[in-house]
Amino acid sequence: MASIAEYYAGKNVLITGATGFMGKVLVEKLLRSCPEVKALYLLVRPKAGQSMQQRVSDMMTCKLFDRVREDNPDFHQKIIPISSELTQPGLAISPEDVEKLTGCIDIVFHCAATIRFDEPLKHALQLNVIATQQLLSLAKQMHHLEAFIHISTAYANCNRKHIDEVIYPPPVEPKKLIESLEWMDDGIVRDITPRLIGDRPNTYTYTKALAEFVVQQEQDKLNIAIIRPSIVGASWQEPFPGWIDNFNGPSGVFIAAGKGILRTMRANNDAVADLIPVDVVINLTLSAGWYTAVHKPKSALVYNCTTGGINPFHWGEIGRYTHHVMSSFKRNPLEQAFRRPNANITSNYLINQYWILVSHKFPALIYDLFLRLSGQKPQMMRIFNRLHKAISLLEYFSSQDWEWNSENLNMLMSQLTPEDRKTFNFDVRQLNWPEYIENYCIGTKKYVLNEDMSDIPAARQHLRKLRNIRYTFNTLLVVFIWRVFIARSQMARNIWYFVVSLCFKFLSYFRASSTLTN
Ligand SMILES: CCCCCCCCCCCCCCCCCCCC(=O)SCCNC(=O)CCNC(=O)[C@H](O)C(C)(C)COP(=O)(O)OP(=O)(O)OC[C@H]1O[C@@H](n2cnc3c(N)ncnc32)[C@H](O)[C@@H]1OP(=O)(O)O
Ligand SMILES: NC(=O)C1=CN([C@@H]2O[C@H](COP(=O)(O)OP(=O)(O)OC[C@H]3O[C@@H](n4cnc5c(N)ncnc54)[C@H](OP(=O)(O)O)[C@@H]3O)[C@@H](O)[C@H]2O)C=CC1
Repeated sequence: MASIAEYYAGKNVLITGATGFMGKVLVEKLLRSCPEVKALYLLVRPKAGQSMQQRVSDMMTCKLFDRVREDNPDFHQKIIPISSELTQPGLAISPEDVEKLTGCIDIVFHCAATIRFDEPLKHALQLNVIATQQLLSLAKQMHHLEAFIHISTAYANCNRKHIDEVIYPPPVEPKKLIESLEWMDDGIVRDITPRLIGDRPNTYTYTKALAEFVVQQEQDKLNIAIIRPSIVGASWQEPFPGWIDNFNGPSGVFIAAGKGILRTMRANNDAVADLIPVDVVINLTLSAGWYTAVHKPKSALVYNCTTGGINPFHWGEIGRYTHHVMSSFKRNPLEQAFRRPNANITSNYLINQYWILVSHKFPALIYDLFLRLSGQKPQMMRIFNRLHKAISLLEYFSSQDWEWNSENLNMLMSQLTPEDRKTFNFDVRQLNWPEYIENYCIGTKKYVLNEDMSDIPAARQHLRKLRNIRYTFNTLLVVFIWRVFIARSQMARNIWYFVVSLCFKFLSYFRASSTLTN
């Protein structure tokens, strides 16, 4: 049987979401580990004043592609951007491009989605469900299609505690929902959204569940696999450790903590923190593509791509690793930190609220006062309000526990040759969490914030300055409180005079004894 790289040799691959975090890693890995792949067709939209060609060219100059560039400087010739806006009818693909794609595509990877937790339902439905339906229609017209791989999320069914590798009945028939929302204005949809999403926390997980159902509907006509990653983090090994390019999920939390802004967060100590490195997800995705095309399973196979059941890491353990995160950021500080990094995780709501007041809101007020007095615009309170909004959306996932079955993932691993198991490694048993978290922190500094490692001495100097400011501030605070206190209480004054006179006595005693010995 063909190895994975042999299977992809000569194949035309269609990818949506290629400009996104996971899409980029998928493109890179395909080019690097399957060098004989014929062409990658990327559905891309113009954005922020940049044409789709410009966006794809920029993407290929990114550091992520360094290894591919070394192996094959002409790799860009294999990349064919296709203009597409997924929220438009027919995905806004020109008739010529439709003809080209239906004639040549062998395998589709559907990564595009809105992953925002606060996305209005109509837009989330449009992109995550309707666009998926339209892509499936296009896929059905493809003459040589061998596999359709859909990227979902392990949290699509987060209203359940135990999640098997099956597609659960959808919360509502997608067709009915689409028809009903069509005539409603945005205000009505906003009002009924909480009722519709029910026991799911946001429109993202809700629409991803609907999308799975929509994909399953086509399982008789297409060879389908669904990949369900949990919380996707920086790369573990490939193309180099710690690669990450966004603020989503843990990355934003690490950065906010490293900048000394985030000092407290709520998480359930006993719950699994189900992070999964992006390279693991992509290796599994490519392997599933190969398996689906070669073995053509009778129905859509779901692969839960998680770490909790295999190599668990708990939020409670983060106490240890928080030190790890913090010590990593003390060794390799982020530039222009607001305060020295020092963050705590607690499962207690009231304790968390207390620290929010003392460690977030109070320093923000003082800093904004300082900005106002020095004629600048206050900004810290605004930053904290946004941080609190983001954290409150994440806390649903850090405060609960889920259990995912991974039988299909294990079956797939057993189907791989020893060589493929190394090249497309998705075995997380070897993942060393402290080392991974350390590389993750460094990755956020280097690749998300684009900070230069050579500026670390200046960043350390800045942290020392912050420490001195803190010591001075604390000393002044103690003196101030004490002064207020002794001004009001006779007993405090008596204690104060007693302590001061004791100090003087000791001082004169030591002075006298040192004069005698001389
Ligand atoms: C205290 C202890 C420290 C120890 C570490 C402990 C780690 C705990 C980690 C806990 C994490 C739990 C994570 C659970 C995640 C569950 C994942 C479910 C899995 C999935 O299937 S999907 C993928 C996950 N999706 C997301 O993560 C998206 C979530 N984000 C959003 O929905 C929105 O971004 C959000 C939070 C609503 C905020 O929206 P908004 O205020 O409108 O801001 P923008 O996103 O538009 O960003 C504007 C602008 O700011 C930049 N940005 C964002 N975050 C930060 C940041 N932290 N610091 C600096 N800058 C930030 C962002 O890039 C934008 O910049 P532009 O230039 O692009 O405008
Ligand atoms: N990141 C995570 O933690 C997890 C992600 N997933 C799933 O993985 C997949 C990829 O996620 P990730 O890479 O993190 O997400 P990103 O937000 O980084 O990427 C989303 C991609 O979708 C594209 N896209 C969005 N809207 C449109 C549109 N209207 N037309 C064309 N393209 C569009 C984006 O293109 P553009 O650059 O033009 O905006 C981008 O390429 C998603 O399906 C997500 O649900 C699952 C579990 C966890």
